[in-house]
Amino acid sequence: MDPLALIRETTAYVSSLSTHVKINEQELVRECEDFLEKHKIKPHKEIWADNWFHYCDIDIEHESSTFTDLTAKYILVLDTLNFCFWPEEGLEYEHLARGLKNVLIANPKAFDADQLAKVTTETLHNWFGRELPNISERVRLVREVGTVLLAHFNGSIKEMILAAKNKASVLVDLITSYFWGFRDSAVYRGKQVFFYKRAQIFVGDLWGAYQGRGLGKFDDIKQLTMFADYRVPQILESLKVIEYSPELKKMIEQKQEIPYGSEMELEIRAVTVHCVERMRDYFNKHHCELLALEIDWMLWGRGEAMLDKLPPHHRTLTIFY
Ligand SMILES: Nc1nc2c(c(CN[C@H]3C=C[C@H](O)[C@@H]3O)cn2[C@@H]2O[C@H](COP(=O)(O)O)[C@@H](O)[C@H]2O)c(=O)[nH]1
Repeated sequence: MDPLALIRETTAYVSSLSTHVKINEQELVRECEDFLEKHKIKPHKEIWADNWFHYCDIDIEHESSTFTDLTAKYILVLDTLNFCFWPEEGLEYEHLARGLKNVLIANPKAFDADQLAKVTTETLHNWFGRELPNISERVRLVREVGTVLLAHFNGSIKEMILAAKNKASVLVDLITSYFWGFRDSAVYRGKQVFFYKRAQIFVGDLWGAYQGRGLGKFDDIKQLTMFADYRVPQILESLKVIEYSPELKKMIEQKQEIPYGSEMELEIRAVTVHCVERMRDYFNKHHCELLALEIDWMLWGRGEAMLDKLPPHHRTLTIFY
């Protein structure tokens, strides 16, 4: 089974039936044309390691360095915890990324599988020096990763990555097969819909940190979709590329929680995935080769840069994004 094909197909299906969230075709074209204009003048390419808050010890000029696994260990812990910061006022992804970077610099063995298998609430508090929402789940998810790596991959994330044989679809399948906390799918009107956001962002971060080489080499990276979180729909809705029903818009503006697995939540996520697929197709048709993950990073970065100007994002209590 190809999980990436399932994500594209099932989110397109939800998008075709969606009532609370719609793509505005004219605004999508406007936004794409606007980007193409800017991209012609100044091509946009993000280098993952250029984000100061990321740990990355890859020397891209030396092939042996692209097979070292310390950065891969960092990314695995990062994307095991990369979800649902909004309940803690002021907590951002940057705090997570930077906190883990400092931990690894202080102790390169901190993210070894045997260490992950025995983290406690205290460990995580020491890692970040602050409260994390849903801390008990975060501890459980990190322990799960350490325990499973020890049980099935000799404690080595590098072994799991190499087992995927440079296929993103296979690595997403391995991650979601072995780490149950990454099984980000739901049921929409009786049909299973797949997002696999943290499994996909794990692959995307590997590809970014290793610049498509060594442990970050994936022959099918084009098949990765955007990462269905709460930031990208927020920026797309503010750009009018996607539109919310008046009922949904009111709930979000009032910061009412949108229940996990509700039609509203699934339509926000699925239409966002499908919308970025449509944007990617538009760019490629106009000779602008961009991956869905690169469009995702751009939109996410734009959202981060406008945080104080944007209307609220949707609030769903989850472990998946
Ligand atoms: N779709 C998408 N969602 C992303 C990211 C990232 C990290 N991006 C860095 C990695 C590579 C690039 O270089 C980026 O710099 C975090 N998130 C999600 O956002 C939410 C946190 O938001 P806030 O509360 O504002 O910190 C939370 O759900 C988190 O999982 C992304 O790239 N795409």
